[in-house]
Amino acid sequence: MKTAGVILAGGRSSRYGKQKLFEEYNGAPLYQQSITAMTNAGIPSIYIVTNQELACAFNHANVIIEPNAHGGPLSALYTAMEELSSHPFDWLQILAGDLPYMSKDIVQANLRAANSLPSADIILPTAKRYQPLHAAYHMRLLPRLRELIKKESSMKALYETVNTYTLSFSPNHPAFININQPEDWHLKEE
Ligand SMILES: Nc1nc2c(ncn2[C@@H]2O[C@H](COP(=O)(O)OP(=O)(O)OP(=O)(O)O)[C@@H](O)[C@H]2O)c(=O)[nH]1
Repeated sequence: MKTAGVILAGGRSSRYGKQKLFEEYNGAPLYQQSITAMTNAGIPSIYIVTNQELACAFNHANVIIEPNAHGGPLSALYTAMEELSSHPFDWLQILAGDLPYMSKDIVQANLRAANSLPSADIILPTAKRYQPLHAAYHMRLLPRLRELIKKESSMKALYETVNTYTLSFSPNHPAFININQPEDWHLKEE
């Protein structure tokens, strides 16, 4: 089973007031936390999916550029899956790029589940609510994604209509804290 990592890194950051992905945390830009979590979980091939305007600001070898900027997470997943469909990957592990406390355990649990559930299309972590931006998506979803993109659908429309397996995590797991606005840096209880 071969998995590629895909970091969603083409949002507007309108609530943050400037591009949050490049804010420094732990001596590196914020998006780097998600790359490190994937690497520590043993995923060797990691791609950043973003738009033309931001692309050259990432210090990363593999960048996929969306033809249409700001189409949202489903559109970004579709772009990455289309682009990587000629590669020998079975699964794409997605992560948002705004997760300061992201850790390898979530990714490892997803990979274990994907390995042991041959009929699963999506491994969807749950912590308080469904977490589609921490989920793993099987490459066989590409035709379904093509259909949904034509209808401008959401992630929900995808995970509710395919074979989705949910994985439960503690509601307070810090890996699920994302930064939406500057005040969110105080969300983690020390
Ligand atoms: N590639 C890509 N990533 C996206 C897109 N929309 C959101 N993301 C990423 O998904 C993650 C969560 O994004 P949000 O915080 O929901 O949206 P945002 O646009 O970054 O921020 P707001 O404008 O405040 O909603 C972040 O890592 C974003 O960079 C998109 O259209 N394309």
